[in-house]
Amino acid sequence: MAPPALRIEGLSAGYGRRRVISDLSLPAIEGGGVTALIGPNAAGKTTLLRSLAGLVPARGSIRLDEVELTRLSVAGHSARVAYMPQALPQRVALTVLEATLSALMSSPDGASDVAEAQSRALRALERLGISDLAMRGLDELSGGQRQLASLAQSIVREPTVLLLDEPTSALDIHHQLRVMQFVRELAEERGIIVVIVLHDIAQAARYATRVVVMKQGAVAADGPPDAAITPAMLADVYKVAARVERCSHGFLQIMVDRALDEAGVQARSVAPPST
Ligand SMILES: Nc1ncnc2c1ncn2[C@@H]1O[C@H](COP(=O)(O)OP(=O)(O)OP(=O)(O)O)[C@@H](O)[C@H]1O
Repeated sequence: MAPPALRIEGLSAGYGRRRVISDLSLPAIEGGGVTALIGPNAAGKTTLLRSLAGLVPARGSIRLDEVELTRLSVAGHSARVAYMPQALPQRVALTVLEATLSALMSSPDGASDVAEAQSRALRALERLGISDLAMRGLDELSGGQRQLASLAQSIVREPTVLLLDEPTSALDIHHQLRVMQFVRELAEERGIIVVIVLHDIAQAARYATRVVVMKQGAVAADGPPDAAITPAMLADVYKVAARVERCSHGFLQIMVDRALDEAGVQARSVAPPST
């Protein structure tokens, strides 16, 4: 069976009269890979992700195979799309297992019986390496633990489209790598579409199959990591002078030398220590 495909055409979205994204189109995002959405602050990454999740009013077309998502109800959306917001889950008096179960049971295609739901929820926690947190209250967890619990709530529903907004922002380096590796495996195993907002460009380079770079509500670059992440893009979009090189393990490394001012001229920077 062909993998699912998400097609975005002529998409405009914003808040009230404030238009953040104007007439944005992308070549199809196909299942089985991880698409990283990167770009500077306020570029519109979260707004794009939230429009794909049906949480921001949008004009234009977002099609998942033959289904036009902009015409679906909230329930229709949530049967197909899971969205993990940037904000950590509230410190509510639910255990991690209860919160994961409630995410599953509240989705229209949730498990048909309680035993199945419980085993799916436990499996999600296990895959994220947080089985030991199952009976702990969300109100007694650290920030990183709550972020992992939030990720469990999105993956437990086994959606066709998984949208993750900075899912590693509260995690230590070990858990960042584990989560990114897990997300990549999940996309490949289930053939689902994963779109993930990241600030860490090196993580995008290492784990994404495709990188979409946003600048001021538009697409500034789109392609495999080594085509999208270039010194010219980093200077233009992020206003930094940087080098992009492959390390001995074959991963792209981004070495940022200095910030540039708006005109692209070197801004003052700290000199490296003399040797
Ligand atoms: N609820 C809102 N109401 C009005 N304007 C908003 C709202 N949310 C975001 N914006 C504006 O939309 C623009 C894009 O914001 P968005 O959160 O999509 O950017 P982002 O690329 O995700 O940024 P960051 O990397 O800082 O999280 C910003 O100018 C922001 O001020």
